Amino acid sequence: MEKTFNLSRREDGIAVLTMDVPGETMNTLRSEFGPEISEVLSEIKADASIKGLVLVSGKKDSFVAGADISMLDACETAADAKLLSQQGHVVFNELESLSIPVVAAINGACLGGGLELALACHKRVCSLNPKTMMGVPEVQLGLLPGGGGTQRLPRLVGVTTALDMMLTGKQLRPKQALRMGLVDDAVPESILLRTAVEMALAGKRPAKKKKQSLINKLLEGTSAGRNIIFDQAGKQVAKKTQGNYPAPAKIIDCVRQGMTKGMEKGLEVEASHFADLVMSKESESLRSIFFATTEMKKETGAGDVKPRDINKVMVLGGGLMGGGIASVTTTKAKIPARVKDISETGLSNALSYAYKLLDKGVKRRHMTPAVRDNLMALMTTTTEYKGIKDADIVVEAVFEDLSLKHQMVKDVERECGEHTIFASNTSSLPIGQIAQAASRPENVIGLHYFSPVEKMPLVEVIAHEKTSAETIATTVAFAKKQGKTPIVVQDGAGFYVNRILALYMNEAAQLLLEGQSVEHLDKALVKFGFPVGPMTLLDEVGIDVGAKISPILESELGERFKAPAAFDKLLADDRKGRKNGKGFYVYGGKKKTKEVDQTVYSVLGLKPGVDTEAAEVAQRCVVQMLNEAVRCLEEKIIACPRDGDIGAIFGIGFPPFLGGPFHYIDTLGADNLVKILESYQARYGSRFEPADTLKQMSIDGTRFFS
Ligand SMILES: C[C@@H](O)CC(=O)SCCNC(=O)CCNC(=O)[C@H](O)C(C)(C)COP(=O)(O)OP(=O)(O)OC[C@H]1O[C@@H](n2cnc3c(N)ncnc32)[C@H](O)[C@@H]1OP(=O)(O)O
Repeated sequence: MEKTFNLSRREDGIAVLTMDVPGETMNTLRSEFGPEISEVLSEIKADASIKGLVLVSGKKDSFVAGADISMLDACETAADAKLLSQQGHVVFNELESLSIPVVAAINGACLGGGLELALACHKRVCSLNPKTMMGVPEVQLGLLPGGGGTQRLPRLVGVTTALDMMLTGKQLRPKQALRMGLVDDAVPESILLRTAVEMALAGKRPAKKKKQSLINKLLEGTSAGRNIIFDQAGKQVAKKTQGNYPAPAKIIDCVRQGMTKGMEKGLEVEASHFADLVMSKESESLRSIFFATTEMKKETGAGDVKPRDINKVMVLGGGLMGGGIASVTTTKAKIPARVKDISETGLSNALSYAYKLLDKGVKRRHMTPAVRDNLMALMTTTTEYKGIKDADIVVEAVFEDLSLKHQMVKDVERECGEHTIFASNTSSLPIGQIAQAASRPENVIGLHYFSPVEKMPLVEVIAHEKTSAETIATTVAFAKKQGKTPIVVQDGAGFYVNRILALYMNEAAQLLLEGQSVEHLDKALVKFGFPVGPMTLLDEVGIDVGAKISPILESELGERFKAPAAFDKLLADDRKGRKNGKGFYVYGGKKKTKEVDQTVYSVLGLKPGVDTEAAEVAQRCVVQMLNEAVRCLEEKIIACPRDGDIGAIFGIGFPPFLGGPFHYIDTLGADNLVKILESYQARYGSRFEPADTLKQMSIDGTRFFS
């Protein structure tokens, strides 16, 4: 069998151990490597000519991407998972105990178990390659660093920094890693190996201690101080996770126990907590998201049809969405974008949108001012159709007005090339209706972004019946270059995400009209696992936007989408939400915490205070979303449950620890969900009528995923 580890000896006495998992694009750690690694370490220990060891990756732009997540998926019991962690401890402890200096030369992704491997080396040097990132993202998989990271990291960079890394899963750039002492040097890739060898030849000198402030010395250097850190971290984690994610608290416990009872105890606790987490439902759901998104990275959205190159983009509309779209085009895809708006104000908005984001990067030392300015130069503006003849795609982000969009289709066909794609960012208008104005309908497609564009990872790519496969493939490729996760959905009012969101929001509105308070509603759904509650979301999206979409959905999809008429009173009272400082909450107030605008109740003629059980409130809203998601699958709006899960999680923050609507339905059981829906149907009416597929699944006892 081809080896993963290859040991080569240099004349200067330094041995180079290259890790290169055969047939894989990334190095990942697997238990099957254990015997091979032990054999290599024994060979090194037995060879007195070896004065030092440098560990490198044989992969281009990638060091080690962590433990093989599919290996974790294969664990059938907690004992299986605990053994994996313990095996890692044995190997890493043996590496760390070598009498010769061991230096990790890191180039590319060094994540999870990969960083834990590097931490077991005596020194670390990384390249300045933009692809070099270091971190322990296990928490994003519902796990914790199970290869000794909860013990070595705090001892290297300090408890506070280590907890921040482990609880957020953040990935550090080379200079960030150097500043915090995670690596001993960061050098150009061309001299990475040479620097590592020199480091090894210099011997096992202790790392330079980072300078610490007095307060930090007291906090980190005393058990009382560390307990303050742990207690604070515990409170922050409890608030952030609402108790829905077990991993963060276990991470804190591993560090606390290790720092108070010693590394051996810490490793023992780490292996035990790691095992529990691998077997947890939450981690299983989060790992399924990783596998789904990794699989989606390879999909073109149109089979084996090749996408056309996108070398120039035009964005119509310099507002909030247009500015965001132009910004991710230039800063992420690094493709020139020309923004057209009817007013200079719109154009300056687009430019300042991009500049603010880039300047934040400069302030955080992620980029230099020169890089910022070069990226800004990719964005140009115009109030006329000039300089766009060679645009490969035009993204329209103007008002939800069909006649206006028809005019733009005609303008683009007149002013641009025959191959130019017209992509509409419409959030509700059927693409087929927009394409009616086109003489080349095969070039018309929907490309629906979510706000804020630079943060929300999802885009919906909406093909109408005449959209060509090449247009789909090109648009999907373009979205991926912008750093987006695209799902291809079929044409229909509200497409997928806004359609399932609409019924969820309508149910929240019904609950409000029944006397639930705004804050109770929001707290209930945040407790369930959403990032924000429905009333906060309505304020953020815009009450007026919701009011505009609802009638379109009702006319196209039926009565169940009818929004409560009482909400018209909000618009009559000029309540649009955050955008005009008047909504369900008070804006611009002096208080730091958000306050409900109590006058909203009088506008709606309500007396709040019913505030029933939060779980019941959340369930009524969530089952509406689940039921409509199933209908979207039935109608082939979404191609598969996987896309439905990713769309809901990445588009509206459906709780990731539940895996998405379809994974959650499997967890609940279709029969149980049908019973809940039917009980609500009896109490609140036909809008809770279970989807046919659900009824059938409850009879057949089937699931969406095996
Ligand atoms: C011991 C404990 O501490 C437990 C752990 O270490 S848990 C694992 C922690 N590591 C991670 O969470 C990193 C997961 N990987 C990524 O984030 C990304 O893959 C990347 C940033 C490393 C690279 O991204 P990108 O350049 O976009 O490449 P792909 O995501 O497409 O990945 C390329 C192929 O590598 C496979 N892969 C990557 N990481 C892992 C992993 N940890 N386990 C298993 N497989 C992994 C990925 O599936 C792709 O495989 P394919 O055959 O090309 O489909």
